[in-house]
Amino acid sequence: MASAIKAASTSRWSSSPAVQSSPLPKRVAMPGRRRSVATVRSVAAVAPAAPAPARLTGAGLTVSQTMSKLRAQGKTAFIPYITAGDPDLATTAEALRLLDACGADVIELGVPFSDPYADGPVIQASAARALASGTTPDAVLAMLQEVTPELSCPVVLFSYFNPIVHWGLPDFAAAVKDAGVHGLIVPDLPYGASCALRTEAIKNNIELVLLTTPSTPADRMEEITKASQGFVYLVSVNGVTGPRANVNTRVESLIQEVKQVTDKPVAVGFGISKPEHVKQIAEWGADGVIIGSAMVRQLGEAASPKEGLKRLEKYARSMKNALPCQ
Ligand SMILES: O=P(O)(O)OC[C@@H](O)[C@@H](O)c1c[nH]c2ccccc12
Repeated sequence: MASAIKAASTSRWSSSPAVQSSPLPKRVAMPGRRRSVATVRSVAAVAPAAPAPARLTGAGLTVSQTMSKLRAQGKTAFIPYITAGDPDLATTAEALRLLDACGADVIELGVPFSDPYADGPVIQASAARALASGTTPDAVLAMLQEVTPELSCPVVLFSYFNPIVHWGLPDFAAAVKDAGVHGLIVPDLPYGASCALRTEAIKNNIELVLLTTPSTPADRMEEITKASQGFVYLVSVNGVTGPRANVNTRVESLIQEVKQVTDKPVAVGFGISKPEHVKQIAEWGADGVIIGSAMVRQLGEAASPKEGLKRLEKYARSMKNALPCQ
């Protein structure tokens, strides 16, 4: 089972041949290309008017600027992930404001996709709930356009490649920029096939964050670190996303291996769910910790969006406070 996950994971999105030459999965969450004003209005209508934001747009810092600032302060970035539209986009808008207020340094926001094959059961279920509530990529971007001006931290949009291909790379990158997003993570886009999207991203000042895994060969890892922007995403284990009891002890040496070939910040993700995990990873010298499934669970397991937001706040604060020098 574990090795099947490892095989699927590594061949599909760590060092696989160009994804663009392989057939696209059949089930696709179809993005509409035109942003509907109605969608923007309905999000604004359901989401209560935001309280005057305490910290305004982080002086519009990019992801790499944010990471350098934190490094200069000796801090480790706190990077929560949530799925857009779970349970609905109005709640996501509130969750973004809340995570920002809880001290998120960068927020990773996932566009729900019907075939999230790098994700474990928690994020799979979350994507299914988001799709069931009618979330589309352009509704996500319309919501972000409203909310990003209120945030002090940059948002990195997470999407599988298929919806981006359907949207069209140049239009997608331009729409992402219009939404006030600073970065992009596309987990199933192998480095070798990332050039076209990176070109469009650069044109729009979007930083494309690339991933390296424990099974990425050393020479490939070096190329990935050279091309990655914002930070290098170090996947802590081979497999899918989801909380794990302990952090893979190899992470300490993996962080060092990446740092030997690059000065860029390294953020570790996959399986991190407890305060002791983030402490440990910070001690090992990571520049950031990414927490996904455990965040998503706070919203997903709650009886109502209101309760979910409360749980999310409590949990996010506990993880942020576990980091040294906060
Ligand atoms: O859920 P975890 O195990 O905390 O992992 C981070 C993660 O959720 C986020 O970065 C992510 C969500 N889906 C992904 C798919 C591939 C790579 C990364 C991700």
